[in-house]
Formats: sequence, structure tokens, C-alpha cells
Amino acid sequence: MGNAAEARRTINENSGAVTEGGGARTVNLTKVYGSGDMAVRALDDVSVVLPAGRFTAIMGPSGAGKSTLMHCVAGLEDATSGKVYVGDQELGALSDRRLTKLRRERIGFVFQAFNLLPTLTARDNIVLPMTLAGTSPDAEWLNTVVRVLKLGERLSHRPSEMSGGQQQRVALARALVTRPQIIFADEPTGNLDSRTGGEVLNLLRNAVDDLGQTVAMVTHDPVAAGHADSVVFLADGRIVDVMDAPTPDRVLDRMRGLGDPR
Ligand SMILES: Nc1ncnc2c1ncn2[C@@H]1O[C@H](COP(=O)(O)OP(=O)(O)OP(=O)(O)O)[C@@H](O)[C@H]1O
Repeated sequence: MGNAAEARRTINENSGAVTEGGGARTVNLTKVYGSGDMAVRALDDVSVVLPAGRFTAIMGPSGAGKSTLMHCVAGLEDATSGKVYVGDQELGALSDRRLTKLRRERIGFVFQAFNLLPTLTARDNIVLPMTLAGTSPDAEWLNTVVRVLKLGERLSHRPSEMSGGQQQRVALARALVTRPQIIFADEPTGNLDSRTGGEVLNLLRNAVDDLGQTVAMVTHDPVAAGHADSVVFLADGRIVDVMDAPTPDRVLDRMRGLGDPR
């Protein structure tokens, strides 16, 4: 799809039932930081679907609004106007307490820095969200996640006893164990060598294909975006294109077209 108007139309047409029971979407989402002369319109009327059971990459030049979009959809930032839905729940309708609960129970995060607690074993890091919530993991699901991520031999190890790739797999297991409606990955391969980065991308792909997970990933890397089902391109706070079945070459071409020097 070549132009922004067409991209937006498709997104709007798709923004009905697609996220029911999973995924996320925004409707006319605008986010302004500051006010008066200092106002920055980080997102400008963004309507986008992150469909259930699909892997979506979010790309665009520096300052395009990628992190802001992720933070608004994850309920970490308020919208200035417009709406955000996780599944069929509109975030603006929730009290702070219920929003915190939704974030803990229905959203998973994988960051560039793995954010593992150094004193805890892999297993205790994986189940930490549930420990904090005072619940216990579904043993069968925990076993499935550990098996898919090949962490069976590592469960009693602390982060310092694991490689970067193994630590990232623990971080992904922690995101998966609560069966969130969507996982947000922010540059999940940024700190990794290319082989380990490739493994992490395959794991995200497998989480979608084998576990039915919904994944949204912010990345600057066309190779990483090539693992997704589709790529949403942002520029100056607006959606300018959506690419299905992306390849690294097509993504790179599109990024160059947006003036990204990489
Ligand atoms: N807390 C904030 N206060 C003021 N302005 C902000 C804030 N957060 C982001 N911005 C501005 O909003 C715009 C979008 O920023 P954002 O971080 O979402 O872009 P990005 O696409 O993630 O960039 P990058 O690729 O460099 O991480 C930028 O102009 C940025 O300076």
C-alpha cells in the first residue's frame, strides 16, 4: 500500500471487531506533550490496529512517536484525545487502580535491558509478575513456555550465570507467563549480537505462531521488522504506511523514503 490516506482507510475499516478478545487498537489517538509554545504533538490522530495473534512492527525515524504510541497503548501514558483499546477494554474509562491491574495482568513487556532481578533465579524472575500479584502460575502453561523457550536447564540459574540471549529468553518467558493480551517489545534485540538477536526474533515469531500470542515491537532494524506479519510506519506522529509480509529490503527502502538515514 503506497499512500497514507489509503493506509488510514484500511486501518479504520479494520478497527472494528479485530481486537475483540485480544490485540489492541487506537482510534484518533493524539498525544501532546507540554503546552503553548512548548507543545510537542508526538501523536497526531493515529488510528491503528495491532491485531490479535499477529506480530506487528512499529517503525519510523527518530522522534516519529513510536515509543509514545507504545506507552499510550500499554497504558503507561494518558491520551490527550482519542481512544485506546486493549482487547475490548477502553483504557480511558479505567480508574488508576484498574489500569494498573490491567497492565499487570493483560500486558507483557520485553525491554532492551532485560530488567531481570539479579538475586532471583530464572524461575523466580519468570513468575515474578504473579508473585507480585499474589497469584500462582498455571503449571501447565509455565511448562509450555519453559519448553518453547528451551529454559528447562536454566531455571535455577541467576541472571549473572546466563548469556545475554538466555536472559532475554527469561524476560520473554516472564512476559508470556501471564498470557497477556499483547506483548510490547521495545528494541528487544538492541543489545544483542546478531545471532542472539535472531534467536530472540524467532522466539517472538514462535510465540505468535505456536502460542497464539499478540506481539507489537518497536524497532529501527529492517531485519527485525522482516520477522513481523506487518509493519506500521510512523513519521511526525502520523501513520504514513502499513506494509504486510515485509522483507528487510522493502522495509529499508520505505525507511529511506521517510528520510531515515540508516
Ligand atoms: N515526556 C516528554 N516530554 C516532552 N516531549 C516528549 C516526551 N516524550 C517524547 N517527547 C517528544 O515526542 C516526540 C516523539 O517521541 P518518541 O520518543 O515517541 O519518538 P520515537 O519514534 O520513539 O523516537 P526514537 O526512535 O528516537 O526513540 C519527540 O519529538 C519527542 O521529543
